Amino acid sequence: MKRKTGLIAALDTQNATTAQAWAQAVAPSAGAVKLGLEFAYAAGFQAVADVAGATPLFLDLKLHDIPNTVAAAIKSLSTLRPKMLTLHASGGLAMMEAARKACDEAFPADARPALLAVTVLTSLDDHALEQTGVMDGARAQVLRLGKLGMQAGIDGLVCSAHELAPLRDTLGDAPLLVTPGIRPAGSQAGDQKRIMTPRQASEAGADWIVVGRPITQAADPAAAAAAIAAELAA
Ligand SMILES: O=c1ccn([C@@H]2O[C@H](COP(=O)(O)O)[C@@H](O)[C@H]2O)c(=O)[nH]1
Repeated sequence: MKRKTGLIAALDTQNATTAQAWAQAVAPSAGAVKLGLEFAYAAGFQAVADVAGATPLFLDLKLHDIPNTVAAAIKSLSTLRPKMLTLHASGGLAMMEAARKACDEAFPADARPALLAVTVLTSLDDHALEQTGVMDGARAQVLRLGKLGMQAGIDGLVCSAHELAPLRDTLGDAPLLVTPGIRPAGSQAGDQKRIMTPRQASEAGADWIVVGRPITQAADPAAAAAAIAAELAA
């Protein structure tokens, strides 16, 4: 059965007015907005809360530090009430366990964000991974880190759409699988290496796709987001 896949719009900008305009443009089509390092560092966390407003917030801070620091950071940002929150799986089992515990302690049970572990960035191909010492390719590394995330009690994973099928085969239906590196047919890959179209990602088993520049750099961001949502619904 085809999985229902939602659209998360990545609002990558330093400007709060621009982010607000994009948030309004994508509102009819996107199930959540993603605000991350660029926006939070430039505009601050009050602006993150203001731009998200009532729209579910994917807070993509990709936490990666020692367990104590990551746990404390999660407690610090709990007032933002994100729907999803990211950390790097390569921070290790103890770090992910500490993050999970911090979420349980810092958020009310009915408002705990889904904790998502970033496995292998979608901008990395096998050659780039070899340069970091990972010699058996993105798929093997994603599976390895995905299993570690599940062991730590993480809710889901960020991966490319290329790893969705092996992850579903290995981990089943339960983990939330979120895929950036999405490019509608004919759009520029830019720095993304492991890419798929919205439809391909949905058919491969994504719960959510994350799309940034194909929407925000389009002449009409609202129309670009609507076209992607229509492709997912088809
Ligand atoms: O592996 C990852 C993890 C996160 N991202 C983020 O998703 C968006 C993608 O933006 P595009 O403009 O559609 O390329 C961006 O905010 C990244 O920080 C990712 O691309 N890959």
